[in-house]
Amino acid sequence: MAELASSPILSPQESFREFRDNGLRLDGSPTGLENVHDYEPGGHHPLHLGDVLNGRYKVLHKLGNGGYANIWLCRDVQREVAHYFAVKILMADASIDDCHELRVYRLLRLGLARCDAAEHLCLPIGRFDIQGPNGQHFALVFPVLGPRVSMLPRILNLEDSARTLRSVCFQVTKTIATLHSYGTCHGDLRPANILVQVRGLTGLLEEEIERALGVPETVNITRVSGKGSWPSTAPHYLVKPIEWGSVNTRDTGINFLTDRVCLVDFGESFDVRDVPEDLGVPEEYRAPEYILDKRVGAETDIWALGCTLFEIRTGKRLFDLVDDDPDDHLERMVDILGKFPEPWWSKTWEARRRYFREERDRDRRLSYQPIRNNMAATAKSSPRSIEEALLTASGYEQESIGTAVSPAEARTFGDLLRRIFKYAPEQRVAAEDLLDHGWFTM
Ligand SMILES: Nc1ncnc2c1ncn2[C@@H]1O[C@H](COP(=O)(O)OP(=O)(O)OP(=O)(O)O)[C@@H](O)[C@H]1O
Repeated sequence: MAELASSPILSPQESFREFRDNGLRLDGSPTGLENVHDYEPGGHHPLHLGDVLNGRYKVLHKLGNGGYANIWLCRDVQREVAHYFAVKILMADASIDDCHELRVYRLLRLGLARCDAAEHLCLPIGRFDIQGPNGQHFALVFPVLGPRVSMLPRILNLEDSARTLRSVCFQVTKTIATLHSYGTCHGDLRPANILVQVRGLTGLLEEEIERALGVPETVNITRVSGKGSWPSTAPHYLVKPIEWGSVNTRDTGINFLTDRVCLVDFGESFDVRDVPEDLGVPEEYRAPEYILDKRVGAETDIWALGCTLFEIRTGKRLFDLVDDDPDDHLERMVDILGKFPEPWWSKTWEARRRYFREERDRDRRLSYQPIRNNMAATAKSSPRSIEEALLTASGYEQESIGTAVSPAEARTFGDLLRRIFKYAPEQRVAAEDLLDHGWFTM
């Protein structure tokens, strides 16, 4: 393993695996699947359903795949009563001692597994290594979780989804408050890193699991040339991840999905006393002081929390960018939250004059006007306040299931979000101080 640890792994947002043709292709749609070209030395560990990992974890289904790992649903065959786990297997190139994935162990060392919010933190239960044809892989064992939080209104089909979504927002805020109280920031907070908790799997037979979660759908891999022996570096098929929207609860009578959530992916987490230079969170969730001054801290987590709460509640991103252009992002911020303070407005944001022009009115007061050029169509519909953004956002497919934000709620939620979206990081509210806000209990 020592030879693998020569250069530090990039964060998921930075990482870019070069496309290398390994002579294999998929015999079907690649949607939702890992890249077949990543089955080569340094890449994914090839495995098939039914394989037993580390003499203990029998692979039953796929839970998901990320930029540099696959996550498998496994049964622990060493236990008499069936227990199920999520086993995350990193690509061999990513399995190095200072990789981001292992930062989660700092949370364990801090004692977060025993804190009040522990049920909302997806922490590893075990770890082992796999030596395979593509190299040595880290495998981390986690509790099994369900779909992303954005699917909640659809899968739970509740009459009052709004109340559930507010409760989920409280769980997330409380968890961030706890992390911060331990001097730790998540660093990549966003709805994609919040999964729904699952219950009722323990003790079920494999056949019951299959009936409930669906028979794994596979897509065969073939050789482009059609001849030669099968490479040991690749499996014979890829497995589509579980479709949580179609889970069958009839046979077992168990509603596997709950209205509780769990934060995952602590690969970008950091100590507030030792902040990183770069922030791992995608552009839409980045705070202005990071974009303009490269400042990182607990406050950048709070900004991301605000974006996350807005998105969980409405199903829509507050700053929905066409591409990841930081200038377009800053423009959206000004549209919704108003003019930046100095020196950001006149000096730091160099492209500002391309987006906003300053004018003096009859009383010689300075005001600013947006210059709409290439983005004219989108910009016209851009909301002018947090309340307007809340009232006009309708990201969930079925508004009929009670996700719309009423004017009264927009006022209360708007008050909470305004405390978060302060441009000056030192004026931004702490997560702890949000917990008794009336919006959570509306
Ligand atoms: N414990 C879990 N239980 C169930 N599903 C999970 C679990 N952890 C991850 N997943 C699923 O796998 C997907 C990818 O996981 P994850 O984001 O951890 O991988 P990654 O390689 O670190 O991805 P990224 O490139 O986004 O950082 C998640 O979006 C989720 O759908």
